[in-house]
Amino acid sequence: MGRYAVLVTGPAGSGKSTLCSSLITHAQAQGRSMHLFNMDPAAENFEYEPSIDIRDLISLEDVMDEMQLGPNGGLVFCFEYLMNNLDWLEEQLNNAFETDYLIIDCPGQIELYTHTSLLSRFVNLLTQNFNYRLCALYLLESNFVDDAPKFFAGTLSAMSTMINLEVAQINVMSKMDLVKRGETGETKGLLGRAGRTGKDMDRFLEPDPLLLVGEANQKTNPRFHALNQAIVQLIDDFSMVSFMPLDATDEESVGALLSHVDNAMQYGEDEEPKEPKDMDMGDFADADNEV
Ligand SMILES: Nc1nc2c(ncn2[C@@H]2O[C@H](COP(=O)(O)OP(=O)(O)OP(=O)(O)O)[C@@H](O)[C@H]2O)c(=O)[nH]1
Repeated sequence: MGRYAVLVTGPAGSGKSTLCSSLITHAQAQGRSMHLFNMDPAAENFEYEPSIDIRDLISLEDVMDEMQLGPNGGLVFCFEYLMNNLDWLEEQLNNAFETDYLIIDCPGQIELYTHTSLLSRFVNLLTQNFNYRLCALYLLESNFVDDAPKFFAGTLSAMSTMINLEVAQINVMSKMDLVKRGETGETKGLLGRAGRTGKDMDRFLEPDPLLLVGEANQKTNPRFHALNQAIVQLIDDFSMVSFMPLDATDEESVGALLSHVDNAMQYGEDEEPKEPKDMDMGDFADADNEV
């Protein structure tokens, strides 16, 4: 068996940690073993104890205190520190060698995936030096469909992450149970408030450019209509963004996502086990940070 890693990314509060736990619970029920890798130096509580934890190397609180940095600068510092301490990472990954399947819970500051090369360097390290097959998940909350311009912004951030990381990526629309509640009217969920129904959601899961641009134009100054058109065209031309619906509280929904992830990484397809390559620390530690 090879080694597999799922990178769980997305904006703050999009449901990353909840999904990580749900995936592990689901896998365990199937007799599979998955291990949590916490990449968030500011994380507090986890349902499952992480097998690898960046907080064992560095904590955001210490960095902010000692380096006089704010939370975002501190986070970037923590990632640079990780990439400059690859012997620690190598030891952790080698200790976890028998675990084979890692679920990596990333911080919610999307600048890490879209504006810096830190996460893409980490991805290269896993795939090239440690022979992991990797799949990224990008979570966007269902409340991003409250209006079309907001949805465009979320979609472009998903796209930008996809381009930056250059690995198989599944975009996920999380918290879909809130949509269902809106539909039945039982609860004033986020989508209830926005008046969306399950049917309305289809056009956001598989964006239809014409419908979306019409809605965006209604809400934006005519000066920006050409820009709306250009953005929608971009999303459409590259056919790069569609979303898989997820309700992390529903086992069937989590199972369907896990099947997609397994397929994307060709999980379980036999291959010779590979030993990790000798690491050339210089490749990664000395790279420019482009922050
Ligand atoms: N209704 C509903 N709530 C969810 C779902 N997934 C997560 N949540 C809730 O959303 C909130 C944020 O979830 P987290 O899993 O902590 O989100 P996160 O992306 O890890 O957050 P950060 O680590 O701060 O970036 C919590 O209150 C969760 O209980 C879901 O599928 N449905």
